[in-house]
Amino acid sequence: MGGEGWFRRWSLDGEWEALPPTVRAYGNRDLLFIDFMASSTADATNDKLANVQINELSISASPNLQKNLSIFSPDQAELAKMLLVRGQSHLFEDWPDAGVDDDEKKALLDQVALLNSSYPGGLASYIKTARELLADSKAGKNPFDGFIPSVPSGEVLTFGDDNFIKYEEAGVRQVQNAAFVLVAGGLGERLGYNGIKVALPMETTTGTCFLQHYIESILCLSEASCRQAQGQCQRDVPFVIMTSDDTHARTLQLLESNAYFGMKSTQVKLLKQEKVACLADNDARLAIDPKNKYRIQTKPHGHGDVHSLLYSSGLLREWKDAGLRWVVFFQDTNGLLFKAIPAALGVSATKEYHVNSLSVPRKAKEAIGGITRLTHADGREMVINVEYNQLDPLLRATGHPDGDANCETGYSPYPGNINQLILEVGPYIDELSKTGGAIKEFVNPKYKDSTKTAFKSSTRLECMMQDYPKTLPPSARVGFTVTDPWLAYAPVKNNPDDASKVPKGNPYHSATSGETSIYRSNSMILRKAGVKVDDPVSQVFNGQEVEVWSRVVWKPKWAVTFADVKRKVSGSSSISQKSTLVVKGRNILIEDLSLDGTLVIDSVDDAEVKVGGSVQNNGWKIESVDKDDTALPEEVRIRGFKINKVEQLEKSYNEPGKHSLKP
Ligand SMILES: O=c1ccn([C@@H]2O[C@H](COP(=O)(O)OP(=O)(O)O[C@H]3OC[C@@H](O)[C@H](O)[C@H]3O)[C@@H](O)[C@H]2O)c(=O)[nH]1
Ligand SMILES: [Mg+2]
Repeated sequence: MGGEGWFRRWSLDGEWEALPPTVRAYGNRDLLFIDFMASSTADATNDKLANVQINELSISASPNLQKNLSIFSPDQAELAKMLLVRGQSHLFEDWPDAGVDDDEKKALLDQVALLNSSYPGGLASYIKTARELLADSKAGKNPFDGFIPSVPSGEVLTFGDDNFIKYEEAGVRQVQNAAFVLVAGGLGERLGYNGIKVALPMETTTGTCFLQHYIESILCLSEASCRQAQGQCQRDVPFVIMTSDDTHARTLQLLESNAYFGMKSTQVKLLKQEKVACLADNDARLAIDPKNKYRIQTKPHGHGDVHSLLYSSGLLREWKDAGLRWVVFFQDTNGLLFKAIPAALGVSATKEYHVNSLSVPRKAKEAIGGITRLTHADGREMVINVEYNQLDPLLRATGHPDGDANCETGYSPYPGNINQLILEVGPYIDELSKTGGAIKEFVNPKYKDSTKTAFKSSTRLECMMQDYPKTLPPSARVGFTVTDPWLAYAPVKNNPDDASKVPKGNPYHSATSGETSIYRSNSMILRKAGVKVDDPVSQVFNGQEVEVWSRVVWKPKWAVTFADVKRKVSGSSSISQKSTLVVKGRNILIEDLSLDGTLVIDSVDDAEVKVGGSVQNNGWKIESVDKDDTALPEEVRIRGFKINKVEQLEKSYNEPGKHSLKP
């Protein structure tokens, strides 16, 4: 920095930074900041300025804070000074004298203490990074500047072939060495549902919620893993849920009121992420809460927080010491994810991937990130997720005039990131020991106008869990695994109005598609196992045209891998399109069954039930509902249909031993 003008920031270590114009001089024992006119950098570093009584200065920059210092503990006073040094004097600007609102003033400092301790490097580091990122954003700097995108190659799986089965088996073996981590701190504003997303029914045939399905899948996979190891298992597979203030209490309540869905309560750990401070302007002045002038406004920091939480909680270290090898991350509403987890774990183990991200073929413009190889002129190279809002501009800027477009396969050439990551514990902990779990952040301010000087509303720094590989050395083994489009991804993110506007042929990512995709996937899997399942019919719910397949649902207890399904299905069976099949018990063997209607079958674990013959009844019907009918519960309205349970054959076998159902 040089030339004539106002120089606003100087620290004793000689670093230049931009600061707000209101403050004349402030500092502490380590840092001195001065506002002064100078004609060159040399003048600016004039020694005589160093003689200033630094401590006095910092406080005198804010007379209102000075008048209130006596109400604070020494720690609080230090934090307040730190804020002044970091250009945050506006926080104290309107303060009345001591004696008025003292509790509120202390509460602000308590909040500052929390914001400070929950961010790697503290608030000072947050403000510093924010200034840098805001300056880059204002200058229109492209985060991928100098990088050329190309299509990376990964392990492509085809459901049900020998390779898939081999990976599944290898993956199941690894489950006893894995920990599972669900990021569920997001409220899902886009969905327009008021509850927590993990409590939503994954499908309404049985009404099982996402969290129950996840927990049962983990338990069953870990049992299968133990069986493979001939019972040589000492531990319960750990399950961590990252929550936030928006979801924590309700997640805990859901677990407690359902006896943790069969898990030991000690096996489940909730880690709550804190929000981060909002930023009011390009100088990274912290935004005051519009509802309370003694609070800083906060917003979520993104799912990337999961890394620093796993690190700072000590869990990672504990897992490493216990000999665990893998951490499997997943998101809140994907009813299909466990169909691909065993095979993906198998890929991780076989290929010795430090990072393995699971992906599906991606339609251009689909709101999922694209896995991309980025190559820099200086030799740097990485395979990384490019988030969906960045892929199109990046492609256009690097010689692809059509931007984010489908290729001859009908899909984007860039595989779609589904944010299901498998990290190897050893390299993961090594990396986090260096970074403290801090993930590369970004800022996305909405500017008032093209001068980019003011924001429409406050912004904040954000980070994404899939950006973890960005700091890894080139030696890191980063790979990805692609599965069939119908197998592994059916998130519930979009409300009916937004979903109905999704380009034709692209997945809706709605409650409607989330549920119908589960029936499709289960039907396709039964087909691969030799069952004759009728073709689907096309129907429109909430303005979305979807394929309606037979409603086939099974509990993880019945099958967690394709090998399980194949073992339990034999002979020649058929299921008509209008049918519903619900399989709940462990040893239910489907043999020469002809189903045209609804069959619900359950059994105790040590019973074996052969199910065959012909089942015919009026069954359960999918019926449209009006999404605006407020008499219906929200979780029904967001799907646009309900299940009318007209008639069924329901059988439960509660005695051990062999049974058979042959109507
Ligand atoms: O602060 C947060 C934000 C989000 N989350 C959780 O992170 C998960 C993903 O959040 P969102 O659904 O908002 O994610 P997005 O749809 O924006 O994109 C994400 O999923 C699709 C992928 O292809 C994208 O690359 C990924 O970023 C959810 O489980 C959510 O609960 C947090 O735990 N904390
Ligand atoms: Mg999001």
